[in-house]
Amino acid sequence: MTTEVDAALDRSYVQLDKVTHTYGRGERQVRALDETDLRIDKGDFIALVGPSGCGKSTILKLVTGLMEASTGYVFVAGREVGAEPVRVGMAFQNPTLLPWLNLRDNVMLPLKIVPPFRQDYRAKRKTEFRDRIEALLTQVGLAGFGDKYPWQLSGGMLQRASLCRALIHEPQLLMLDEPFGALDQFTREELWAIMQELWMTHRPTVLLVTHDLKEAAYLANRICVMAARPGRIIDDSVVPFARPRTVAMSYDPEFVSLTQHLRELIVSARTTVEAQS
Ligand SMILES: Nc1ncnc2c1ncn2[C@@H]1O[C@H](COP(=O)(O)OP(=O)(O)OP(=O)(O)O)[C@@H](O)[C@H]1O
Repeated sequence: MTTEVDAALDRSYVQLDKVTHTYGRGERQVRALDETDLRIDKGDFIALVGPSGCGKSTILKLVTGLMEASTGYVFVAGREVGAEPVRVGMAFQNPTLLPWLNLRDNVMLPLKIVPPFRQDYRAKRKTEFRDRIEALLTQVGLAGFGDKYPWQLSGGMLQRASLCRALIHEPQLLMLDEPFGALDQFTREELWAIMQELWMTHRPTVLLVTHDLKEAAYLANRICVMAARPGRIIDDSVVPFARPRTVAMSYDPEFVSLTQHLRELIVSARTTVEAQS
């Protein structure tokens, strides 16, 4: 590794260095990610946007170590992914709570599974963990719902619980793959406010994949626009708006012009792909 890379690692919490990923072999090969560099500072909030199939989820999988890069290097906290477990929290479009557990026990799951909490959970810290869960449930507006089962709750409530579960073990990295995609607009906007508050209080490093440009501009500090065939980052913009952001701000001219700019980039990337095929 060069000194240049070492210096960059001092600053970046997540770093993709000339990373590519190809699925399959031979004629069935799909070049999901062309040579990609990406740096994310500790505690930053990055959104990945782009057309379907441009490699957004592939980047999430590479950063969490669910998959290995075909070429290049992925570093988290200064170490190559896979060298040492990194505490990651995840939330997806489907909240995937276990139906036979109540909300509190669903949120508690990572504490029972992820080391070093697993040992502490068995030994002595059950009460402390319970307090932490109640505090998180309160922060997302679910105080008093700990005893309810998933089937007793709305989609928005389930997604709030899923955010609590993603954060309960104080992850260094939070990966969000379209977590609000299945919610109606009003519930989604409520969840943006909750997500923003959770990020501002816990400050995990967040990588959010979304198709919703307004959501990206509301939540993220930086937005990376991707194009497909092959997947690559074509734009990396800083979001300059002060926090806490509000839905009302999304009607401000600068906010609208940012989302329009992102939209134009994506439309033009899609048009190029269609012209090639
Ligand atoms: N397991 C797999 N095997 C083969 N090809 C795959 C696999 N997973 C993804 N791909 C392909 O790799 C490319 C990138 O996929 P990826 O899921 O990362 O895109 P995405 O931007 O997250 O898409 P979407 O927005 O639709 O979720 C796509 O062309 C996809 O079809």
